[in-house]
Amino acid sequence: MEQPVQTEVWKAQTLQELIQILHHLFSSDKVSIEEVQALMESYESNPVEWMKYAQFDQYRYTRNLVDKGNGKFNLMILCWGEGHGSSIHDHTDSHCFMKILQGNLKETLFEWPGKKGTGAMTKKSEQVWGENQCAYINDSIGLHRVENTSHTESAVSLHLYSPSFDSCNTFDQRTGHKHKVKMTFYSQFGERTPGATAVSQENN
Ligand SMILES: N[C@@H](CS(=O)O)C(=O)O
Ligand SMILES: [Fe+2]
Repeated sequence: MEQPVQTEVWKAQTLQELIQILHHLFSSDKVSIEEVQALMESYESNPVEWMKYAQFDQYRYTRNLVDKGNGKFNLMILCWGEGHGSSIHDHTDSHCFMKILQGNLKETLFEWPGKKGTGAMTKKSEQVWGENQCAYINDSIGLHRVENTSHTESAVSLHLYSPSFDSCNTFDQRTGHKHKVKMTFYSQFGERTPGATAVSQENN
């Protein structure tokens, strides 16, 4: 018989503490998805702690690097202005956790298109995630698009990717055709990335 995996119940009091515990969990060779998700949910968003990473752009959502996870993961804060959203995309065979720090984000799941990639893509489900909730996706679950549908409120989310990656595929909803895009950071550790303006290949 298989032994149930023992996981600890963590409560991260601050963003710093969350990062510390993440380092601890990812230093092991067996990482539990449920444990990481529960830990990320346990952190009660405090804007004072993440403000310096929350750098918005007028036209598109931004990706702001917070921590490189000792080479095991990337932790970043994404800032979504009113109406901003991502293209339908995959996650390059990584685990993806998305915790809401402020506002609401709508996540729409899609099935992978067939090999030929012809025809409209099939929508599987949609869900609105609210403050402090943590969603999880990987390529075997499917593809997704994330949107801040509000016309009055911005949104901020904390994403953990393991292993880290710097390109993904985006998909055309009508044709299913895919397109590889490079992903960049608008800021790193609170400082604007030099020369990272007006990147044409963005996931939005
Ligand atoms: N995976 C996307 C954000 S989201 O739409 O899940 C990114 O890293 O830019
Ligand atoms: Fe995503």
